[in-house]
Amino acid sequence: MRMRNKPWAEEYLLDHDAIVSIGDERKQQITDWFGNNQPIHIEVGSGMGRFITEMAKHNPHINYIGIERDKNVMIRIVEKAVEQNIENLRLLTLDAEKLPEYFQDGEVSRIYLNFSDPWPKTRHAKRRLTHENFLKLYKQVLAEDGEIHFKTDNQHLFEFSLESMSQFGMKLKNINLDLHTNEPEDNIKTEYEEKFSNRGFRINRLEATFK
Ligand SMILES: C[S@@+](CC[C@H](N)C(=O)[O-])C[C@H]1O[C@@H](n2cnc3c(N)ncnc32)[C@H](O)[C@@H]1O
Repeated sequence: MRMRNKPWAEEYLLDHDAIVSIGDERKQQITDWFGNNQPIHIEVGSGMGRFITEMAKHNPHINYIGIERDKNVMIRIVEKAVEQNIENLRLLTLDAEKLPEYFQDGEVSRIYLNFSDPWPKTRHAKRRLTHENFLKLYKQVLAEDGEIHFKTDNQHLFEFSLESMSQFGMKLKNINLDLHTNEPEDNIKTEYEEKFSNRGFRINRLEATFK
């Protein structure tokens, strides 16, 4: 997702530092950031933030952290979080490569990957968020029984991810090749999900664990 560069983006995010952190290293305990020790679910690549904001509103017993590396995009999530005053949502401007610098080992209970950039060229495969280099990082920050939930309209990325995850020794479950036929009631459509589903693309989904 490309957004026009907003020179005031960093200033805006710093003005909302109670809910959004723009540092690479964490400055406080996550329990202090939320004021409680509820389970932590994160979304990597939150884009405009509909998914993470709606999940947080529907599940107040979970603490959600939306991770988005683009500050210009992050502004849109912060706006939603502020307008709707969502208490169990925090935001992090961070590249997924740096997850272990921010989270402690085993601290996260679930990772959502929604409509991750497909990076179709083979020479860019390492940038795909389901490449084994990223799986290693997820394994480090996820609890032993933690789960990854992944959705994409992109057939090639889905096939790549099935291979990458199974070669990594992950267990895959609830694989769905057409999520919107008999769509589960609790499915929250991301902005990309709605756009590509409306264009007739099938939506793929899977859940994966490292144990
Ligand atoms: C195609 S968009 C999908 C956005 C949203 N999840 C949705 O489904 O509507 C992918 C988003 O992931 C972000 N992203 C890509 N690679 C990332 C990385 N390594 N770390 C953090 N965010 C990343 C991009 O900036 C972009 O906003």
